[in-house]
Amino acid sequence: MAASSSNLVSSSSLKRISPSFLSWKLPISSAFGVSVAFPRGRGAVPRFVVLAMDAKPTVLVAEKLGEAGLNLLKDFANVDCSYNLSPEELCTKISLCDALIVRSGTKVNREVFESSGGRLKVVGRAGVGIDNVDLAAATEHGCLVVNAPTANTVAAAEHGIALITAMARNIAQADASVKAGKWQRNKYVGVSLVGKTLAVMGFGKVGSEVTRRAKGLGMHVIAHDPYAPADRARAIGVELVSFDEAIATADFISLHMPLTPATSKILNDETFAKMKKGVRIINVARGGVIDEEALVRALDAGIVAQAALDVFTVEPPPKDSKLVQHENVTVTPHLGASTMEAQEGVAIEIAEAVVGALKGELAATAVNAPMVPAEVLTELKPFVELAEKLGRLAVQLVAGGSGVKSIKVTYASARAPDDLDTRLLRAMITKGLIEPISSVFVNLVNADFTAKQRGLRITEERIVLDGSPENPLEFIQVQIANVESRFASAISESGEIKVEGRVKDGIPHLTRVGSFEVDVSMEGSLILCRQVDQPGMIGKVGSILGEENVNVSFMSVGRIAPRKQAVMAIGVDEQPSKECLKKIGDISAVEEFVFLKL
Ligand SMILES: NC(=O)C1=CN([C@@H]2O[C@H](COP(=O)(O)OP(=O)(O)OC[C@H]3O[C@@H](n4cnc5c(N)ncnc54)[C@H](O)[C@@H]3O)[C@@H](O)[C@H]2O)C=CC1
Ligand SMILES: O=C(O)C(=O)COP(=O)(O)O
Repeated sequence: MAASSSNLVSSSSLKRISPSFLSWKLPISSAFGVSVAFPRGRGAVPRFVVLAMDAKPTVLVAEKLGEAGLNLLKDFANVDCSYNLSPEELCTKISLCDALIVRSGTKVNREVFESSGGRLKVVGRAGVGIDNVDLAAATEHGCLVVNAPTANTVAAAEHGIALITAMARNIAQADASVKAGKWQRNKYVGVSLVGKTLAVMGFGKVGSEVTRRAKGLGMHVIAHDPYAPADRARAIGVELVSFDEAIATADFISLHMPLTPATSKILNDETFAKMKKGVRIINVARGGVIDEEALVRALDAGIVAQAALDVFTVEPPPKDSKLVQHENVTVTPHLGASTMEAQEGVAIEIAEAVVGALKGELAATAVNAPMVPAEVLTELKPFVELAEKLGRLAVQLVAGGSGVKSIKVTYASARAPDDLDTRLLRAMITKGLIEPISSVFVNLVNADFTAKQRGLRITEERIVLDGSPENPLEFIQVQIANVESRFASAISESGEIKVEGRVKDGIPHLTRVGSFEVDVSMEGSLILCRQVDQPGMIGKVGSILGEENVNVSFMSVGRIAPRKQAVMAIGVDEQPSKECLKKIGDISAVEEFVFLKL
């Protein structure tokens, strides 16, 4: 048996982990009850579904979306297409909406989430860049953010190539000149692309497609991307180089990275100074990756010969923008994704993601939640239920005023630690721990954040057991340290509240309370009693409950030794009255008891 331990509650654990799936528990409105449900049948994927959803959800579409996507949305939800809303109007409307769909023109900031009053559960970004959505605020509000990352890739790449060629041959300027009645053939002599070096900055989806096309134009392409896999670059026949090498050797620099704190103004006075004189810049990514004032200076100084820009720090840019008006600058109004084909594709991609998320299905394009593969979810299904119930049980055992701070979760499994994904289990334990003692709704999106915010330190420990790794987990143990318990017997020898559970025949079972081994299925509610082990106790408690018409679903007794201390766990379908519980407490052999809702 080997154990490893780590503190897993960190903001980084909320980041995207793999391009897989996300499932989560989703309330359409706080008024509706929710529950985890799992479809039957082989290969069926568990979902977190909305129960008692007696009204259609409402989706606010705040920017123009393709018809096919709108139709998909309308089949499932009330769709409110309100374009050009002011920030105030958006904040007013949002409290009536379960989902919001935007493109790049709407700022989905903290105020929007705060104004939603907890109803907004999905934000769909009909496109790639999510820099206009406050992801931290979304996560804090338990709101899933999904995007449509693939359908506009080719459109953006084609626009990048269009800008490179248009810029190199002065197409826009020459067009305007001819339309103004001029014929300036000498003024608009361009530069050739063949044999020139193009630095693709950001070798992701768009960057790769730009590379393929630029190679077809005979350009020598190098790429800079600190996170791109070298084998993908090799497969496309491109060399990955450092930032400095890329900007120092390129004749053309094309930007294809997301706008993040690390890429903000990545092209600035200092970096322009390192470029080849006469370099040409293309930006189809985000305006904010260039310091626009520095670009004007670089253009004026002749360091940058030309720039072609589809995106701007502020959109639309001010009318008198020196950059936009610069004669060596070609501009388009954020048209990268604007082809008929891309917009239809994006609309379908985002509509499917939003409807899926509203139904509680797996979201393949979740941006602000860890994603768990569907097959992992299927396998972990009963353990997910067990995890939540153990959390729920453990926190109810804490005596009032104790202040829960430190929780240790132990997963015992014959699987190697890398083969067991515990993020979902941790989220469900967190949910179980927090929901009974607060009004906060916890889901996979906000579990780690909520725990951190409430000062809960959740550490996870893995016990690697010998034996067959077929079963993902043998048992889960939840311990709460430094607290008093309402049920002293729940405190283990080492001083923590301890509960442990296993899955038996697909049903979660409580198998340990403190130092006492029990064996009860975790359904309905539970009465835990400590008594002096003696004959007739089960009968006495059973008949008190029977008199009150409380149905007992199971009973189990765990004892230290015959005729010594024993803990009796009694599962009940109905909640016993106070009087009934008092009668149980009054049995002379009963030393303490507690009623817990599972
Ligand atoms: N103008 C428009 O209409 C459109 C703009 N875009 C924008 O294009 C950009 C790229 O989109 P995709 O290729 O789909 O995204 P992607 O996520 O596939 O690729 C982005 C790449 O940038 C890399 N990257 C991150 N930080 C970097 C850094 N500091 N230096 C260099 N590379 C870095 C990442 O590793 C990743 O490979 C995004 O900003 C997106 O918003 C995308 C579609 C349309
Ligand atoms: O997908 C992206 O990142 C884009 O920039 C496209 O923006 P849009 O949807 O056209 O406002």
